[in-house]
Amino acid sequence: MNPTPNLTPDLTLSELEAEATRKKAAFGGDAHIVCDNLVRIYKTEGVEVVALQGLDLVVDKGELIAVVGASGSGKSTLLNILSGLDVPTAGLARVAGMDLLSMTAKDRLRYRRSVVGFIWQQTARNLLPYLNARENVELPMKLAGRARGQRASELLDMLGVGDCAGRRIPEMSGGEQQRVAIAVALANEPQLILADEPTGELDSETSGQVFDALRTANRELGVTVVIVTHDPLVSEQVDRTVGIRDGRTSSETLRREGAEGEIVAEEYAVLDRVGRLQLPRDFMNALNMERRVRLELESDHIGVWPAREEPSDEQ
Ligand SMILES: Nc1ncnc2c1ncn2[C@@H]1O[C@H](COP(=O)(O)OP(=O)(O)OP(=O)(O)O)[C@@H](O)[C@H]1O
Repeated sequence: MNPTPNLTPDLTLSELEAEATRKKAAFGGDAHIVCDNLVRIYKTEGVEVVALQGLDLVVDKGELIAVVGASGSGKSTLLNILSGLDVPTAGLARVAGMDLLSMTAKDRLRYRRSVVGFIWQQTARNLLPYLNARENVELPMKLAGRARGQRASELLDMLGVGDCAGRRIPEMSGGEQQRVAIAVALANEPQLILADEPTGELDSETSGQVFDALRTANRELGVTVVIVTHDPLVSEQVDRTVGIRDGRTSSETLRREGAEGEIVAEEYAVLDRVGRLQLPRDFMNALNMERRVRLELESDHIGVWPAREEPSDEQ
């Protein structure tokens, strides 16, 4: 009888590594996106910038979420890692069961071509100006050697830009261009769409149309959608908004329909596995909380109090 692998004393190094990876993967279970203690350090001219410092994120298949945060908080760094363009310094990043740290170059190319689709803020980065909308959508299918058929027209129709099929990119409005960009991103049936400030260059009405198109893609095709944005209007239209601060997930706002059909939004602080949470800076400032706080366990909550003043002479 074969010995049980994890009891045998003479495991090879690669078996031990595989074992360690299996244990780590327990966080987030088989969620569609799992970032566990993700770290990204940039080194430029001897200076280190810690862009992500132990970020945790779990996104289920078919979710549509917004990622918000101040400039420099690490949103684009996260998106670049999830898109397979950048590799984290440490931690775990898994999308659709694929490990983004240990992926081979060949798998990375396949991942970028057919597992994930992206939409950037600048339309010039999404579309080729000398092709018309249909040709732009067909291009990724051609590169992947896929049959084209009616898919390009169907996607353009679904996103409300069917009438733009024969037009070149400069002959369309900014909102139409971004909706065509969504069709391009969907061309190879990706499981995940990543959008970096997709409405950043648009007015609020046009932004609404682009956002509706992302929602349609999410609902009709079941594709998971992650949108990085500064736009508070966008984050009001998703079920879950994840806030990033200083390279870590710090808050989550969940939206649900109330009993009267009204939208109820509740903001939560994110608690990590060892019990750390970030208090909102304005709460800390309001009560002059610095360095240390007092905690008190009550029957149904934990109280957080400013540290006591130095003991007075009275006692
Ligand atoms: N290639 C790089 N080299 C060095 N530092 C970088 C690099 N890219 C990002 N950074 C730094 O990492 C931190 C996070 O940057 P990131 O672009 O992810 O933030 P962001 O939240 O997307 O900001 P914004 O909303 O302004 O786009 C910042 O301090 C930034 O200066």
